[in-house]
Amino acid sequence: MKTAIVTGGGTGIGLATCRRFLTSGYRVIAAGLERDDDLPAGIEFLETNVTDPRDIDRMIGAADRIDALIHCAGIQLQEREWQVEDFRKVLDVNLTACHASATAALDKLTAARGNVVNIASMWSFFGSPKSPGYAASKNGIVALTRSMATAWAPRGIRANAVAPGWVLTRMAMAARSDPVREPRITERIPMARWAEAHEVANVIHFLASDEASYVTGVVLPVDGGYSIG
Ligand SMILES: NC(=O)c1ccc[n+]([C@@H]2O[C@H](COP(=O)([O-])OP(=O)(O)OC[C@H]3O[C@@H](n4cnc5c(N)ncnc54)[C@H](O)[C@@H]3O)[C@@H](O)[C@H]2O)c1
Ligand SMILES: O=C(O)C(=O)C[C@H](O)[C@H](O)CO
Repeated sequence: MKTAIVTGGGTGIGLATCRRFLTSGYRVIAAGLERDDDLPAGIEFLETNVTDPRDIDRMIGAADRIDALIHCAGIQLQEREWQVEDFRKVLDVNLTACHASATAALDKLTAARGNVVNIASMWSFFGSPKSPGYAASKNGIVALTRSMATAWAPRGIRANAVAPGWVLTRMAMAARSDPVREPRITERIPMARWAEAHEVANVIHFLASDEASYVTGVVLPVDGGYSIG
């Protein structure tokens, strides 16, 4: 049975991604720190800290085969990221853990001719005065995804990323519920609305599917035009 592992799969975009792969008949492993109460029964939740190498080994060991590995785990600590310890924490979860889980999965990905989808961001293209670690990690995801794509193409592995804009999950809730920021943000989005998590999940699923069999190394914005508006 085709298998997808989704880090950060218990909430938000990760959970929507798990639901999407479940619909396609995959075995789905959601590996993360937290899970929503309404996690569908078909999704296997594995408590996992992606910064802990033993947890990464356990996560990869839980799958007989890996057809899709999606790195959705992410944190943002805002201005605290100007402190080096918090900068490191953000890089560790958002970027280094992406490298760690994909390299640990390499043999299983190769055997299944599987693929990797990483989660970039609008902050992959912009700097962020308020969140320097987050922006650095998401800029880094672009380079890491392209490196994976070029290094692993001979193994039959594709590696791509999505770059979501403003998505209605708890990560963006502080901005969403700020009466000053929210209208300014929405006004800047050409499509004039925020994304639902499933709209990002659909694109992740597309990139991981055979429909995208000749696509590798791309960073696909899913942002209602925010990055080009
Ligand atoms: N919401 C947005 O507007 C938006 C926009 C662009 C990109 N993103 C990215 O999408 C991804 C998912 O975020 P979300 O919006 O669904 O928010 P979210 O907070 O619901 O999801 C983040 C997930 O990461 C998990 N996580 C955090 N630290 C972890 C660790 N050490 N080990 C394992 N899991 C860990 C959390 O438990 C949570 O399930 C993140 O990479 C985020 O940067 C979000
Ligand atoms: O990565 C993004 O594009 C985000 O929207 C993440 C956060 O929600 C945003 O930076 C909140 O300030």
